[in-house]
Amino acid sequence: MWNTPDICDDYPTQVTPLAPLYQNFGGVKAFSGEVETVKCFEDNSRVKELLSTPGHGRVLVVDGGASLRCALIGDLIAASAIENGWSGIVIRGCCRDVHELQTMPFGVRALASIPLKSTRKGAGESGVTIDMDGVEVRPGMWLYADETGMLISDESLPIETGHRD
Ligand SMILES: O=C([O-])CC(=O)C(=O)O
Repeated sequence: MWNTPDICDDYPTQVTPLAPLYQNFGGVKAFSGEVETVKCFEDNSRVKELLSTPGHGRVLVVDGGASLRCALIGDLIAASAIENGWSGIVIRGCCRDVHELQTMPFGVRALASIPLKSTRKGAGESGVTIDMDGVEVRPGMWLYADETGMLISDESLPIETGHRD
C-alpha cells in the first residue's frame, strides 16, 4: 500500500512536501491525482465551475489566500465533484458541512472549517500557477495526500495509487 513517507524516501529529488498546515475533512484519507488549480479570495465561482466539469481523477488545488472568514466548498460542491470524477480538493482556505464531507468518497484538505459560505460573483482564476505556502503548484503536476501529509511532484510517479481507506 502506498504512503507519502515511502514516496519521499523512494523519490527524494522528485517530490516536495506541502506545509503541514492542512486538516483532513473528507471521507477518504489518502488520494492522489493530476493537479488543476484555482486562485481566488472569498469567492468560490471558479471552484464550483471547475468541479462541475469532468475531473478524470484530478485533484483541485485552491489558493484561497488563506482566508479564514468563509468556506470555499461544502457538501453540494463536493457531491458535484464526486459525480464528475474528481479525486479530491486541497484548499488554502476553509470548507464547511464537515459532518457530511466526512461521509463522502472524496479527498478534502483545508486549513479549517467555518459555517459561512463564500460569495460567488465570478472572481478568481483557474489554470494558473499558485503559491501554496511557499511551494509552487502548477496544473499538470501530481499530488499525493495521506494521513502523514501531502506531496507535490512535477510528474506522475510509477506507483500504484488511488483512494485508500
Ligand atoms: O455552495 C457553496 O458555496 C458552498 C456550499 O455550501 C456547498 O457546496 O454545499
